[in-house]
This record gives sequence, structure tokens and C-alpha cells, in this order.
Amino acid sequence: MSDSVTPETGAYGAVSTPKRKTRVHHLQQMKSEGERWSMLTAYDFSTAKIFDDAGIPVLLVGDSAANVVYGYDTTVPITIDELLPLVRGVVRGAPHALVVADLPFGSYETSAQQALASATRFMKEGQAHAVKFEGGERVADQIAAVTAAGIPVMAHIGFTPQSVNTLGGFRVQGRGDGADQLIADAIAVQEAGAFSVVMEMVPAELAAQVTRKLTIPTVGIGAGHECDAQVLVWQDMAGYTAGRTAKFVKKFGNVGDELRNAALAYDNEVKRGIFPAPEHTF
Ligand SMILES: Nc1nc(=O)c2c([nH]1)NC[C@@H]1CN(c3ccc(C(=O)N[C@@H](CCC(=O)O)C(=O)O)cc3)CN21
Ligand SMILES: CC(C)C(=O)C(=O)O
Ligand SMILES: [Mg+2]
Repeated sequence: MSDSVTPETGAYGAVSTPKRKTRVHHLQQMKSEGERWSMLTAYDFSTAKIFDDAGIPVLLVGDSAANVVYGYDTTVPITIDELLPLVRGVVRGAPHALVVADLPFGSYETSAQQALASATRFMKEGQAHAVKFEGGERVADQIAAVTAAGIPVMAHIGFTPQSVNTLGGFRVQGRGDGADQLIADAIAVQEAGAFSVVMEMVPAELAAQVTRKLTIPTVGIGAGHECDAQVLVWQDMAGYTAGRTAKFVKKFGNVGDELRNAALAYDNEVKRGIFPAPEHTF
């Protein structure tokens, strides 16, 4: 092999690509060993395959599909029936990653029974490995019931987008008096049996404090670098989101520009009769 970067390893090949099937206990183990890990959203087979191959250990089929797949303004309208087919595609594309499915708004709030029924659909029909839903103390009963049934639960506290209408918009949570509630929520989800907890838009110092206090791994999004793990919506991470993105986003690529340029080049060659060339012709 030459010294060039190969598609098999890539520039970061040495530090990624764990070719084992990620399980919940591995994430716990990584926290014990002080090893950080990353999580990305995925919504289809092809991208899941790329992220799985890159060694991303956890993929989330987020209800953010409401925005990035279906074009809704918020995550409130998306349904189980809209999310389930995406979960099936991601699971087929990701043989190594732990695939977590987000429960959408309206599918778990009323009772432990409702949460278990919804989670069960994602496990049976979607073949997900775990579910995630929003809320702290207020969904502790749901977390306990779903976990007791053998379904690992990832919790989600801080800014919970499904509650945008009561949280007063897309805002940082846990400032001032909110800190006590955030800590209470973190402890409640751990005690209810969650295997991990997402903290969204929480001041870094508070997120660090919660991360030290909890035994389960914390996954930050806009919660500073002292969380045990990080998550981003993949389109934000790769520079594929049209328009402005939140302050917590870093663009690691220019996929949007790449795709647009490819479409322009294709259109141009078709119009000029250059594509298809003899080598593309039977
Ligand atoms: N593409 C995408 N990325 C996401 O991170 C994401 C979604 N969609 N959809 C579901 C939720 C919604 N999320 C959001 C949406 C907007 C802001 C936002 O506008 N934040 C502003 C205001 C912060 C403040 O003033 O407190 C920001 O500048 O970060 C944050 C999180 C996170 N999730
Ligand atoms: C941003 C992550 C945590 C999420 O809940 C989603 O993508 O729906
Ligand atoms: Mg979500």
C-alpha cells in the first residue's frame, strides 16, 4: 500500500472503526474508562452504512426527521408510522451500530402502557436496539416500564424540542433556578433505569456537573465538551442543512455544496449530449 489515505482507513481510520457490535454495556464501559464516543442521527440505509463503516458506535433515528426528512417546522407533527420505515432502513444499513429510535410526540406521554406499546413497535417492526424519549422526572414511570420489558431507554433532558411550545421557543435550559430541575431530571432518569441521557442546550458547567454525578453516560448537544459523548444531526454535521443552524453545530464537511455541484454537472452534461458517453452505453 502507498502512504496515501485510502478509502478503507481514511485520515481518521486509526481512531475510529471499532468493528464490534455496539451494545449498551460497551457505552457504560467507555464511561468507566473515560473514553468519549460520538453519536449521529441517520434516517436511511445509505447514510447509515457510511456512518456504521466510519465506526460511529451509536446511530439515532431522530424525530428530527420531521424537519430534515419531511420538512415540518417542528418535531411535533411526525408520527410513528412516518418514523418506522426510516428505522428499518437504518438498521439494515448499520450492522455494527447500536440503533436508537426516537419516540415521537404523542406516543408515550399519557402512561407507561402507552410508552411500552410504542417502544415495542419500534423494537418489533423497526428492529431498533433501544428507544429514546424526551423528559426527566415527568416520564420516570415510562422509562421504568419500558426498561423492565427489556427495552433499553436513552433519556433526553434540557431543551426537549417536542415541548417547544411550553419552553418558550428554542432556548438554553437549566439557567438559574432551572439548574436544580435539570439535576433532578438527570437523577430521575438514571434511577428509573435509563442507560444513557441526552442533554440538549444546557450550560457547559452544569452539564459537566451532571456528567460527574451520574454513573450512566451523558450525550451532549449544545452541552459542552465534558459530556461522555456528543450527538449532532448528520445534515448539520456534514454541511447539508440549508439555511442557518444552531450555535452548537460545527460543520465538518460541505456535502450540500458537493451535491449541488454534482447535480449541476450532471444536468450540464445531459443538456450538451456528453453524458451518457460510449462507456455508459450498451
Ligand atoms: N437540523 C436539525 N438540527 C437539530 O439539532 C435539531 C433539528 N434539526 N430538529 C429537532 C431539534 C430542534 N433543535 C433545535 C432547533 C433550533 C435551535 C435554535 O434555534 N437554537 C438557537 C437559539 C439558542 C438560544 O437563543 O437559546 C441557537 O442559536 O442555537 C436549537 C435546537 C435541535 N434538533
Ligand atoms: C438531536 C437529537 C438528540 C434528537 O433528539 C433528534 O435528532 O431528534
Ligand atoms: Mg429527537
